[in-house]
Parts: sequence; C-alpha cells; structure tokens
Amino acid sequence: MKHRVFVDGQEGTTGLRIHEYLAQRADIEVLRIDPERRKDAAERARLLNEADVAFLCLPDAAAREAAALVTNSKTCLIDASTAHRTAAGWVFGMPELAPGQRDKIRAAKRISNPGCHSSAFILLLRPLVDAGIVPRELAVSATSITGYSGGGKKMIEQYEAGGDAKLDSPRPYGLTLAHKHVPEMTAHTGLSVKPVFQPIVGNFLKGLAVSVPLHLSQLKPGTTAESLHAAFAQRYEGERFIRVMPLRDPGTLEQEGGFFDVQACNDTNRVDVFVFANDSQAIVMARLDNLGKGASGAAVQSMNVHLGLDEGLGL
Ligand SMILES: NC(=O)C1=CN([C@@H]2O[C@H](COP(=O)(O)OP(=O)(O)OC[C@H]3O[C@@H](n4cnc5c(N)ncnc54)[C@H](OP(=O)(O)O)[C@@H]3O)[C@@H](O)[C@H]2O)C=CC1
Ligand SMILES: CC(=O)N[C@@H](CCC(=O)OP(=O)(O)O)C(=O)O
Repeated sequence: MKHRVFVDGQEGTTGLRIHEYLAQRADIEVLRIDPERRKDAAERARLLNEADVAFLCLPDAAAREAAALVTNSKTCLIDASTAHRTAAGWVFGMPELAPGQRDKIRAAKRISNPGCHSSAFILLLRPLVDAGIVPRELAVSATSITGYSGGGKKMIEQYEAGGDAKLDSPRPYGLTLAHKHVPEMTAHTGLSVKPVFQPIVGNFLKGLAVSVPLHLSQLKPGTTAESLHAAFAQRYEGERFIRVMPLRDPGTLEQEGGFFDVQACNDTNRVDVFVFANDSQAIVMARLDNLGKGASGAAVQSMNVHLGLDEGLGL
C-alpha cells in the first residue's frame, strides 16, 4: 500500500523541491490540490486529513492555520516553516541531532523541519556542547553566506529580474540581531546564551555555509584542533548525510585557490563539516544546499524515518 502524501504550499520553492523528490518514488501517492483552490481552507483541510504525511511549505501564519485544520490522529505533519521549531509537542526533524532523535521522529505526528542556517549551526555546535568542549554559557557568534532561494519566491523573482546593481554584491542582513532562527539555534544546541547571528545573501541561487569562530582558550582546557575534529568524527560516524572533512582540509582550499566554495553541496542532501585551525584559534564551518539538507531534502529524510523506511530513499 502506498503512503499518501500532501504538500500544502505545493507551488512554493520548498514545496516544488519536495515534489521533485517525491516524483521518483513508487511507494508514495501524491495528493494534489487544484492550484485554483490552493488557499481554500476547506479543500486544504480535506487533503491534510486524507494524507498519511503532509508537508507544510507555507509562511508561518498559514502553517499554524494548517496545523489547526488537522482533526484526525493519523496525519503526520512535517512543517518547513519557523512556526513550530521550539514549540511544545513538536519534535525537531533532525535525525542526527543526538542519539535517540530518530526514535522521537518515528513516534511523532508533529515534526518541525529545521531552518537552513540553523541546520548548519546546530550540527556544528551540538556535538561540541555535548562533549563539554564548548561551555554552555559561551557567547558564540556565527555568520552564514547563503544563496537567494532561501528567501522564497519573492526573493528569487527579485534576483532573477536583474537590473538592480545593489543585488550584484553580497548583502548582510539580520542586523536587528533577531533573526528568526536564533531561538532554535539556542534551544537545540543547549547553549544558554543566544548566539550573535549574522547572515549574508549573495547573488547565486542556492548553497549555504555557516562559520563559527572559536578561541581555543575559551573552550574546555586542553582543546586542540585535533580534539575538535575528533568530536565531530565521533558524533557523525556512520551518518550517511554528514561528511566530516579532513582537518584543515588542505585539499578543498588548495583546489579552490584558497577560497571556500559554498555551493559544493548543491543538489545533494549532504552537510560537509570542516575544522580550520591554528594553535590558538579555530573556525568550524558547515556547508549545505539550503533547498536540500536545509529544507526539502531534510523534510523527505524525516518522512522516511517517520515511516520506518530507508532514510535515504529518494534522496
Ligand atoms: N526557501 C528556503 O530555502 C527555505 C524555506 N523555508 C520555509 O518554508 C516555508 C515555505 O518557504 P518557501 O517555499 O521558500 O516560500 P515561497 O514563498 O516560495 O512559497 C510559499 C507558498 O505558500 C503559498 N501560500 C501562502 N499562504 C498560503 C495559504 N494561506 N494557504 C495555502 N498556500 C499558501 C504561497 O502561495 P503563492 O504561490 O500564491 O505565493 C506559495 O506558493 C516558509 O515558512 C519558509 O520560511 C525553510 C527552509 C528553507
Ligand atoms: C536568503 C534568506 O532570506 N534566507 C532565509 C532563510 C530561509 C530558511 O531556512 O528559513 P526558514 O525555514 O526559517 O524560513 C532567511 O534568512 O530568513
């Protein structure tokens, strides 16, 4: 019997990408809404309640509304929006978060899909906090360089229309110091202090890299580049979608003439984790496709885990 799947927000950026993943699947029956009725609450409610799994690829307010439209106990919601990422009763859809997370995703009917920037940040910080290398109370800062598809249909149209020279150069944003991912970055790493987070959007479609600078003197005494790297290698051993790159990764940088390629995970569901360091300082970095492991790929991965299927099916 096929699993019945509905994407609420099927015409949007993340919804279309989920449909591409599902199109190759013989085990999935996709329920489609008539595009003319895609904002009709009654029709959405019918399909949401018919589905075994429904992805919410909607603005936050519409995602909250969709969750309230589900009146049965069978439908599993996987919400790609920011609405429920720290909400009680919702499980964070990151199987690699910690031992035991897969069991929680399997059992849950409400799964919140991590944000693109926060996915990279959490995968960097959580293992270091759990290992006691990064003290919980450390004041951490992070930057992210991202492609414009992260901003959804409107931002894609703006960049692709051309003719605006301001868009040619990278644009820092989040300068109110209240980016919407900060709550989940704090809650799911175990940090007790909100990180300072500053994203930068560039004139390329997709790809993202988060960098976290660290002074070794502020970490657990005796921390070295090697022990940082070992903490990642240990935590992510056997994880098919996380690749811990060789320490200081001379290969990557030499091939790129000393410059880091933020697009090298595009069209994959992979995250690459790097440690660049000297004797007293380190920069840890994680790179992913914001529409792959940063959104739609991660959502499909969580669906696979929830349904008890091979986690990498269709990815
Ligand atoms: N783009 C990305 O890389 C990522 C996005 N996200 C999150 O995923 C969610 C979707 O983002 P994204 O796909 O980029 O956004 P888009 O703006 O590309 O798509 C959103 C879709 O939702 C539709 N929509 C809006 N309101 C309603 C409603 N009331 N009922 C039904 N449909 C509605 C829109 O309709 P219309 O076509 O008329 O505009 C549009 O098709 C957001 O919460 C976003 O924050 C998460 C991770 C990464
Ligand atoms: C370039 C750009 O604007 N990116 C979006 C992030 C997209 C994403 O992952 O965020 P949500 O899932 O939380 O919507 C931003 O920084 O707000």
